[in-house]
Amino acid sequence: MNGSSLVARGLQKTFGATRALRGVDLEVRSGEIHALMGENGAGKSTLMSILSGAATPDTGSMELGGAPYRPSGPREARQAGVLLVHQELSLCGHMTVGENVMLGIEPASYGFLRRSEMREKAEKALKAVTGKEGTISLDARAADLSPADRQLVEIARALAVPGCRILLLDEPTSSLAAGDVDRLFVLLRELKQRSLSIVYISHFLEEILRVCDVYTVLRDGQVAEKGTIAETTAKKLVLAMSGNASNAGTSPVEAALLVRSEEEDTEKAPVLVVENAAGVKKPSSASLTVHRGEVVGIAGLLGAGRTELLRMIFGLDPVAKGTIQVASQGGSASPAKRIAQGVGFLSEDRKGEGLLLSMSIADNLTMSRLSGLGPAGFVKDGQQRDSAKKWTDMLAVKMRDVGQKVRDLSGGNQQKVALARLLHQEADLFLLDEPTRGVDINSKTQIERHIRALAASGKAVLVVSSHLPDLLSICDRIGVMYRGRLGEIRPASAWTEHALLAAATGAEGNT
Ligand SMILES: Nc1ncnc2c1ncn2[C@@H]1O[C@H](COP(=O)(O)OP(=O)(O)OP(=O)(O)O)[C@@H](O)[C@H]1O
Repeated sequence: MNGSSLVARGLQKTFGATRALRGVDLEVRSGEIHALMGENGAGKSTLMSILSGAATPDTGSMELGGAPYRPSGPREARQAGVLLVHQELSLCGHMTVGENVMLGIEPASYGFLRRSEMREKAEKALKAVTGKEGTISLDARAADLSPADRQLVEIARALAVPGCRILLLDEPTSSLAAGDVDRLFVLLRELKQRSLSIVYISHFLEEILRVCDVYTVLRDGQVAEKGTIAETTAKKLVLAMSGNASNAGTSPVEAALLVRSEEEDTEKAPVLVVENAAGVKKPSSASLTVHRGEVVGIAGLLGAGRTELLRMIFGLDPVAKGTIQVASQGGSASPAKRIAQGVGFLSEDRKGEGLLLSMSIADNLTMSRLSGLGPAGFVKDGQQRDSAKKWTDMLAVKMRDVGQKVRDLSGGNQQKVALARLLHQEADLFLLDEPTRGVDINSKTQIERHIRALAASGKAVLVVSSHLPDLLSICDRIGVMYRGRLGEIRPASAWTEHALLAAATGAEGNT
């Protein structure tokens, strides 16, 4: 058995009234891939921040290789060999791959960069990640790389740090396509052979079962369970995370939606009609119709133009060619006009376009539809809070109360607030870009059920997702985008995961 590499004992961390960690122990051994699991808000990122020196615990202690470890900041943690690879990638887009890999550890003498040594070291780190030289050019601009390559460069950057021994990966596959996930896993296994320790956060159970050796489950800031992957199952892990099996049944709001659907006439009118539409760059060609009562899914690799298609429909990007009709109205549209037409948009960039982080959950949630919350021009605090509470309860947002600032929520809970806001808006057409990204498995099932319930109540939903099983389970019809072009929309039953992937990678004639 390998020795312990990083040990944490009794870590506690409080943010105001929130006890994010309540006495957490963690033991990571050399040469193991250690899954850190838990529902949104369980404390995973807080623990990673402490391990990587970005935050200090209120109480508790840590040891690295048997010696006390108390990093005063990320720089000290890096020097000690503990490196965090963030979920949201942090490469400098205008710099080259080589410059990014060596950022902060450039070799220099008398204030001058030793350029050839710098290149050599960057090349070595990249080779360790990609398996062979030249797969990713040292001179490429980081901004021009695919998301998968950016992720690999980010890991190369960690490995280039002298003495790197603990790699902390926070949802490393959330922006990767299936083939790239395989490539990452090959790398992780190689790193493990070289006695590196890897702490791996992911909400994808299948990935954890495939690549990890041991696991620690956090629940409400405490260790709920730990053990070896070989001795557990997906079901047991889900139970450990949630603490109960309360994921069955229909929520009251879903039930209301379902009842309403029975009263609606069953005529399926088109809500969105896109004909041969193209944007300035992407998409290059897209045609689709979404009817009342149906969920249409768009698959495709990152960069294929899926997000651009949704943005164009919502009026955020111009239509260069073709037509887009919402509720039988054509012509050009701004987001304000689309909202007035009953369109709701969930952006994949929840921080940039979605949420106002410095405002409260209640304000964020109700800002898109304040009517009905008080007399004209006034918003009644109580009604606003009640309305917000209804949605946050339904999506199980982990928070102190609806007055809490969105900034202080965990990533997955912010995503839930963005979605709750859209549900509150009561749109007729929902455009959802990666609605379950970063969301824990129980909440994901819940959100998928809500999406189905929306359709059952007569709403129209267009959803983009990188996770093919999700698309297959919630959509009535699915189309695949490949290099800017949207292929034929077929019934979900006509697709398999394999066929979707083949179309997304151009392996099948994507007609
Ligand atoms: N800076 C902060 N200020 C206030 N509360 C915070 C802060 N950071 C985290 N929290 C709270 O601490 C708790 C744990 O959050 P953390 O981000 O560690 O969860 P997580 O397990 O990483 O969740 P996710 O899966 O959604 O990323 C949450 O209740 C969160 O709201």
